[in-house]
Amino acid sequence: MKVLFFDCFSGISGDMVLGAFIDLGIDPAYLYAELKKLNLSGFRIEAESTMKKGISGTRCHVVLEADHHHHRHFNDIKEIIENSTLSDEVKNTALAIFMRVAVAEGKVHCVPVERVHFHEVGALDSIVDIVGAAICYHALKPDLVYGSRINVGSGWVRCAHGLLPVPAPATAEILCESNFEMYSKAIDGESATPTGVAILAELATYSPTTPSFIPEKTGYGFGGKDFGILNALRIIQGRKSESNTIMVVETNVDDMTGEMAGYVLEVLLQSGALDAFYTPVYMKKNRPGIHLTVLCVEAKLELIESIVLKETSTIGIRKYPVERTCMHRHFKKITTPLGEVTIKISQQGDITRATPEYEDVKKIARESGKSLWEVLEMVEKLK
Ligand SMILES: O=C([S-])c1cc(C(=O)S)c[n+]([C@@H]2O[C@H](COP(=O)(O)O)[C@@H](O)[C@H]2O)c1
Ligand code: NI
Repeated sequence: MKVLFFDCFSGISGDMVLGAFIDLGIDPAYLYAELKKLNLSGFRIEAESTMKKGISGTRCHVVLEADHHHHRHFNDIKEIIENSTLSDEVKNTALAIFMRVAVAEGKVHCVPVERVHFHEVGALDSIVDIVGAAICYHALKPDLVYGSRINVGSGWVRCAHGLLPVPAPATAEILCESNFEMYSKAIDGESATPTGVAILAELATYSPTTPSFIPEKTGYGFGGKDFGILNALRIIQGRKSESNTIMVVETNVDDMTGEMAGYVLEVLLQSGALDAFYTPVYMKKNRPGIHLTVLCVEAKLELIESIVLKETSTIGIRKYPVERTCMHRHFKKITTPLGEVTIKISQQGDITRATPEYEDVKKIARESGKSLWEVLEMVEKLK
């Protein structure tokens, strides 16, 4: 499993996130090409490999080419993202990050979320940082993302509202809605910004201690300010073998429509549940109901629970860890006269099983007009 660990020893901001992802290997040209799908002009990305405090890393900034002091409202930003040609997963992640900032700003300034405006540096800067972070995250496709405690800095910061205490009110609100721990050490000034903290809270699970995984490479994204200590976000990428302990999340409901039930399973599976299924049950007062079971890795538990509470009619959840035994799996491709088929090979001790991937077989059956049986028989002879 691919793991990312956001190490926020000198805080986190939007440009530090982009710098760290680029330092980790994301091609800035790819990032820029993806950002162009927003159909916005007037910006470019400058990513420079450089040294700070004797450490090599990347300083990335979004350069606004014209005077872009737009006061865009949250709804305008939503429209820009929704109307773009970015993938749905990037759009959803970016919108979720923006929502965290908008909810916090709305709370601080006492305005409804849709009327929140992003006036600092113009909204373009925030759009590029947030959408850019979502693009990099989905390009790396991590299985697990952890974040450390956040060094937020201390003192005061000057922004459009005048002098604000550190952490800035919006940053503090975003932190209140997450379970990340903040602290302040060796920094006089603002080291964690609303954008940076919102990205972290959306992408990562808080890990109070350094998580256990095998590190493989590091990316340093430098901040623009000089605090006297290394001002960087470090992302450590590594791997972890799949845990044999997974979580089971369950609930019973008797007051959901069939349409809602179908939708919930879709959302759960798209959000990374290992499996999600229903069992018909009879509940109190002989009401026919459904027993929902979701299987997920522990790092996804918080997300899965929030989806079950948000999308079903339940008001409670049961959860427990279970041990599982998985056969070792690998894949090979075979070429048949009708097209390529992926074969999954599962092994455990002296047991070996080779099974063709259903989607490949289905595609060949659809395209050739043969029955699924005929295609399976053909693959069986070749695998
Ligand atoms: O733009 C607004 S409304 C704004 C609000 C706040 C509050 O805490 S309220 C703070 N700031 C400061 O703006 C800069 C830029 O932040 P980004 O997250 O956009 O990089 C930073 O100093 C914030 O604390 C702006
Ligand atoms: Ni504000």
